[in-house]
Amino acid sequence: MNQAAEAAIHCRGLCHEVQGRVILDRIDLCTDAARVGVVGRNGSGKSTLARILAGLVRPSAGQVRIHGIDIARDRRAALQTVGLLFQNPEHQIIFPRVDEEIAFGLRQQGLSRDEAGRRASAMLDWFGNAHWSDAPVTELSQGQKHLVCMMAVLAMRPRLLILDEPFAGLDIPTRLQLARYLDRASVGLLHISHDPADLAGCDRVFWLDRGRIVADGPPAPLLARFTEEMQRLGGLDDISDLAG
Ligand SMILES: Nc1ncnc2c1ncn2[C@@H]1O[C@H](COP(=O)(O)OP(=O)(O)OP(=O)(O)O)[C@@H](O)[C@H]1O
Repeated sequence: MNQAAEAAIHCRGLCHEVQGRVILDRIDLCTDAARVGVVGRNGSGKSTLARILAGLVRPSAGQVRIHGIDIARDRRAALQTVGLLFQNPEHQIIFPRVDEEIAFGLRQQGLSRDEAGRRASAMLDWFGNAHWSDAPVTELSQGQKHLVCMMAVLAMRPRLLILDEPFAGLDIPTRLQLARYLDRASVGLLHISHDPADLAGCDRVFWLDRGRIVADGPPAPLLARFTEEMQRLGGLDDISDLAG
């Protein structure tokens, strides 16, 4: 369905401040791996990084290139290149009907109404859900809403799909099914999560802590170190960092 599945992320010296507070601090994240993970605890800056990489937020400094596209500068090319799946489908879904929701991103990419409608139908067919076409989104379960978001993003044929903990709160079969759909789509993935279990299948994982990349490498040793550190922190009584 897609071109070669690689993430092709080249992010150098990325900094982000909000009202004088540093949220991301000199992030270097460069990789051509197909499946990239970013692990970090609550408040470490994961969602901010996801939004910057997807071009939704302009960083205070630094450069982000995805497949050679300068994401902050070239919005039109960014829309063709990067997709983002949010944790909460309610933050993504705008339209009352499934087919309208899927066609929306395609219209944003400049497709005619007819062509967007055709591509939306093809995407529903590909997922075996043609019968959802005129279904009201409000009547879908949370897992089904996640699937609508996934279809809407994949219909845009991004080369990199950023997953900002989209499977949190879903039951195990639903998570496995959605993960299998992503495998079939053969798109480069950047999976962001606080849960090491989500990232075990990645080719390379970056550890984000208080806005900085503190380690990166193959998933098994890195996630083991992360888990050990999270358990150590969990054993402490200090929760002051949650007051952030
Ligand atoms: N628009 C904003 N204005 C002010 N502070 C912000 C803004 N966005 C994020 N932050 C702060 O930046 C820090 C990182 O937030 P972010 O949502 O990126 O972290 P996260 O790792 O995704 O957290 P979680 O796992 O809890 O969702 C937090 O302390 C948050 O309060």
